[in-house]
Amino acid sequence: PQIRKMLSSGVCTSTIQLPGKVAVVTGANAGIGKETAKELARRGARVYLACRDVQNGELVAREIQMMTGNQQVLVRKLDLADTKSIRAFAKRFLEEEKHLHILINNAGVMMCPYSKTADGFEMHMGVNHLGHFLLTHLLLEKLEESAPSRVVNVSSLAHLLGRIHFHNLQGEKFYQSGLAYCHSKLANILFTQELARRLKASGSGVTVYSVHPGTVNSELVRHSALMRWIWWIFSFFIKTPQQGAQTSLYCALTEGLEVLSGNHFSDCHVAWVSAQARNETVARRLWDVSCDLLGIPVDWLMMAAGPKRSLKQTTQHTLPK
Ligand SMILES: NC(=O)C1=CN([C@@H]2O[C@H](COP(=O)(O)OP(=O)(O)OC[C@H]3O[C@@H](n4cnc5c(N)ncnc54)[C@H](OP(=O)(O)O)[C@@H]3O)[C@@H](O)[C@H]2O)C=CC1
Ligand SMILES: CC1=C(/C=C/C(C)=C/C=C/C(C)=C/C=O)C(C)(C)CCC1
Repeated sequence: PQIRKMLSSGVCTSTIQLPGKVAVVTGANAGIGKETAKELARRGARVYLACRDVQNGELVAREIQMMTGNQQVLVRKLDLADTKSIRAFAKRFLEEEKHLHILINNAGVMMCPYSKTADGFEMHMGVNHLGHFLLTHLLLEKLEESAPSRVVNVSSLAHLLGRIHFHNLQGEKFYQSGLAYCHSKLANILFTQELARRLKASGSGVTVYSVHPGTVNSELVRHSALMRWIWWIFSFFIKTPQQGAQTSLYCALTEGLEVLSGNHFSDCHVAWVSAQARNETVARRLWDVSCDLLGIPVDWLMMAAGPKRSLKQTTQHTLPK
């Protein structure tokens, strides 16, 4: 019980209710994302489940509606491994919603065999970092119009082993699936910090947080027999998805957290991050490279308050074939 308690601490104690608020949760059909979406729905928000498998998403939406009594749980197609899908999701969302108060960038893949997204990005970097980077870019104007609003990026303690190898960002020179995951989770934290810095400088009412949810019993380990085995052995000790959702909920809901924008959280507390994750030069360069790969202007944040950004895909990126 002591080990279990140690590994499963951190509870979001906010009692805030969310009628009239709008939230988007990526990867909301399973694991931590599903529990995060359920709790936001329970508090009365209109919640968009952004899922790559819409059929499965609809089943989860029905389940959440039944459990919470909130009918405003909607499913929208989002495949973070395809920038066309991300743009289509954003286009439809911007057309149908006036507000966005909470964006939870939760979806993730871990330890997949070497593979590439539709746009040629290495899968971990493409889905976990670049996909959410583009999604946030496309939704930022709506978040600003709805301020105070928040972005939560679900990262991991695994960022400790991560490095941003700019000469091998797509894993073409060398690739190890576990490390590729760690690199992408480091990118989540660097993105959070750089976004927070830019949002503060622009006087925006949008704040952003990165999160380690804990070690959680979920489908994340599906690609690794070893990890599935470890998870199975320790399944009694590790967090349930509901416990894993607590820190994301804490960052999305806790009043007065705005001053801590850019910080990393674990077990509902500010948490230490590696030296790599505090390197502003790397964060700035990763921002620029991400924009270049996605074909979006590096100063998109400054432009958010200005003329409407185009949702059309551009082709400036400089990926190796
Ligand atoms: N579990 C853990 O111990 C830890 C988890 N995390 C992080 O928590 C987050 C949630 O993971 P967890 O709930 O554990 O894992 P799950 O595998 O249970 O959930 C991951 C979710 O991401 C979705 N997803 C994967 N690829 C894509 C894609 N291309 N487009 C859209 N959605 C996609 C999955 O959809 P589908 O069901 O269709 O595959 C699923 O809904 C991840 O970011 C992970 O890195 C961090 C630290 C530890
Ligand atoms: C050895 C060991 C464990 C293994 C932990 C591992 C392997 C954690 C990996 C975390 C990851 C991959 C997070 C994802 O982002 C447990 C289960 C805590 C139980 C105590 C002993």
